[in-house]
Amino acid sequence: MPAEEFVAGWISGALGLVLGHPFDTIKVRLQSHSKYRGILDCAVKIYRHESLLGFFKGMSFPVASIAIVNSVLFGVYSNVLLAITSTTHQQRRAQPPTYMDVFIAGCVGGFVQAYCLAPFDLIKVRLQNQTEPRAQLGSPQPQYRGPVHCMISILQKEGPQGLLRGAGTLMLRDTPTLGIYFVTYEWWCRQYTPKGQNPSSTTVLVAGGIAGITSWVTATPLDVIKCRMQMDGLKGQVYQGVLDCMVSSVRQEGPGVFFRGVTINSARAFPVNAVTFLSYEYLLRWWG
Ligand SMILES: C[N+](C)(C)CCCC[C@H](N)C(=O)O
Repeated sequence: MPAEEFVAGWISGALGLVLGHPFDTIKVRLQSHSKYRGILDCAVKIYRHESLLGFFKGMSFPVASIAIVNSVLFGVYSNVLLAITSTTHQQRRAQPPTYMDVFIAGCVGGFVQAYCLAPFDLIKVRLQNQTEPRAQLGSPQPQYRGPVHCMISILQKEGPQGLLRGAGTLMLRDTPTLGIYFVTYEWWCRQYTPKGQNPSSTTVLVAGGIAGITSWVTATPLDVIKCRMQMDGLKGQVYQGVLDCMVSSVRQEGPGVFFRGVTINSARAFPVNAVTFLSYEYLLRWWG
């Protein structure tokens, strides 16, 4: 099993992640509360209340962990393609796989990575939703002191299965949308690259950015639900399941709720995935 794809996925995931984290914090806040008027209002409030550090809450953990998750995604994707088309990454430019093969490999990658991502994503969302400013003498203590403390508290209060809260919704969100992600990337690259050649850096950047936006736009409805399922359980259980969460969210806030955070998701997705794909492609070319 070729391992370079895993390493390239790890490094490129980490680079993309740091760049996108401030966008991600705003998104999680917008999706979880109704008290903000929009992206700008949310950003200004975070800055005033919590300083620049507020945007980077909960980042250290994802940098280490989600980078691993990205490595699982790209590694599984590439190895599934190898299994079904018998071509390595290097051979695929000359013998491109069909879009169906790409879609299947993306879905399998998405399915596997969802379960690796679930506990890390849960901890990230819980930490990002703590609105207290950084601990100062005399100020109220936030519930979780950091990722490890958050993990231990979840284990104690919600049991081991608590760490997988939202995992099913995450899997539903990521399986099809990561299929879409890789198909969009491949499609864009092929449109702008002469047959048999490697795509240029600009093509890779734009293809990665567009793939990120397309997959995030399609993933946003279930992203909102996932976020709510993850916050559930903190103060007693509110939702009976995914469907119940969907129905009660729509009843209370209208169908627009499914697109809460879509603009910020897209704004974040472009740079993150442009950098992720560019570094991934270049690392593999460099090693190959
Ligand atoms: C499938 N879905 C759109 C949910 C995720 C796509 C993940 C791509 C990248 N790691 C990122 O964080 O943007």
